[in-house]
Amino acid sequence: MVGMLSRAIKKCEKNPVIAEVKVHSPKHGDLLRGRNEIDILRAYERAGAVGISYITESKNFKGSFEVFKKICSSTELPVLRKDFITSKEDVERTAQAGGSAVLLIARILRDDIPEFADFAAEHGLDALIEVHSEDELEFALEARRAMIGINNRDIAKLELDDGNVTVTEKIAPLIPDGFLKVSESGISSIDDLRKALQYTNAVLIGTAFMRAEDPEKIVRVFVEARI
Ligand SMILES: O=P(O)(O)OC[C@@H](O)[C@@H](O)c1c[nH]c2ccccc12
Repeated sequence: MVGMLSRAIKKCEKNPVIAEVKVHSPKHGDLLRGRNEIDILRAYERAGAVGISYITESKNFKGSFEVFKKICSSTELPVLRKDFITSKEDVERTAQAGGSAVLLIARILRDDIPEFADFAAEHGLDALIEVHSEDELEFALEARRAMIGINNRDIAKLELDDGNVTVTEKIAPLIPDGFLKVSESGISSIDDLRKALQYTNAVLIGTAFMRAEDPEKIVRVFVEARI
């Protein structure tokens, strides 16, 4: 394993939950509701999240690279940068900003996945290679060392689908043990959590935590749940 995020997941003794600071989504609109990203980060830290995810894409998710840098400099937890990365410069900027991991979307990078994953590793970053289908998995499995994120939603639909953990149930068994597996998106209950962690090493949750009255409380419930 390369970066801080994969190491943190492997040594995590509770449910490894990557908590996403998600300020806006095409489906639910404003998720920040006047709060400050750093306050959400602190709630996630106090609740025991294994890592933090932040979307820097601005058009559909209202993210910003400046906020990503601020989050990275404000926490000891590993931070994953989520965006529709298409250039190595963007991978390098992620490392320079203090990020620990970068999302590489198999559907976008396709045959370039192994090269981008190696480039990320050379910069000390974990690559979370995201797939939503079996044929996308073919590209991800060409990468020698990486984490594979199974997106339960179809990112091409910009999350307007609900997504559910059946995508994880279908795809995870096709991934060899050498890869760390993360189930992402559409996880909103302990039942979803239990199902996802039967097949993967960690989960990544954003909307359910951002919509909750008390993010610290709900994240702690997911982290501590006996499943
Ligand atoms: O809000 P959810 O359903 O818990 O999903 C979080 C995260 O997986 C989702 O935001 C995401 C997964 N892959 C992405 C790629 C770009 C933007 C966002 C994403």
